[in-house]
Amino acid sequence: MEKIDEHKAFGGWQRRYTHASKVCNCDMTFALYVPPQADTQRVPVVYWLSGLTCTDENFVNKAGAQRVAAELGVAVVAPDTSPRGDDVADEDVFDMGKGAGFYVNATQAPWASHYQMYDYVVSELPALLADEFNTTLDLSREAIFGHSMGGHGALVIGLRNIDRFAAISAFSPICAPTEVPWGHKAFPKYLGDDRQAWLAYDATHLLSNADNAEALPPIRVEQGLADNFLDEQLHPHRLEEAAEQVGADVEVNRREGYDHSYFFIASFMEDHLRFLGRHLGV
Ligand SMILES: N[C@@H](CCC(=O)N[C@@H](CSC=O)C(=O)NCC(=O)O)C(=O)O
Repeated sequence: MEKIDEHKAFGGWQRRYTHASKVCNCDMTFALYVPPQADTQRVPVVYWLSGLTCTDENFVNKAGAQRVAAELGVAVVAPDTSPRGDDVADEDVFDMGKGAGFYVNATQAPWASHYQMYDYVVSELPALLADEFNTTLDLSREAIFGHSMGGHGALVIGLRNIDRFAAISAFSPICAPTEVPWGHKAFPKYLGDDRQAWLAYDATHLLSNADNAEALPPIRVEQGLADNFLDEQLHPHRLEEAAEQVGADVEVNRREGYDHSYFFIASFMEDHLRFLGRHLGV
């Protein structure tokens, strides 16, 4: 692993690393904010999953998370949104291929050889963090959040690993990808035509099939009402319906006038970090 950038921020450090990923079969880059508390104690870890077209850098530069992360004493890890490199399959569109990994393990050619983002986020990256930052990060205390495609990723990963994540939150998530155009475009290509395979990556389906709602992590969703993707792609009402069906703790906050951008994310970043932090015990 190689450190490729660092900046002191709010008493901690915003850093960027690259490493060889076995599961994605390419070099991967991630960002890590380490709060000042990590000088003297191990701190909990929050994962941020970004949306379509993003790298690890959008969140770091636009979300304004560092001040509150420093105050609370949580580390924030922001991975890239897809495998990268000249031999990685791609399409000349913003919602498929590089920058659009959808946090799935692809099973179909030509995608499967690199697009293993679910395993990368759930297993390989945390294991690397545990190895490399054993004295600063406490990987027994984790939470996850994200935006849009990354909100979908956070919900799916959190709901499939309920013993791992203390809480889940999402900005403008794709709540039911098997029912909307972004999922209908990406899932057949990554996962094939069998819709059963898609359901493992659909937060609404996972939630509505949860057998013990009390064991689920609490979920908070923020949704702007001036978001141009809301009606066609995001469908927060489907997540609410599933939550009601099983009695899960899901709060959806609809915000008048806010759009899909990082201006919206930055406006509610503090609230989400405090929500996740509260469930992490900080
Ligand atoms: N270029 C696209 C829109 C791309 C876009 O809005 N990406 C969002 C995430 S959308 C869902 O995953 C984003 O976070 N962009 C990066 C940023 O820094 O704003 C189009 O033309 O529609």
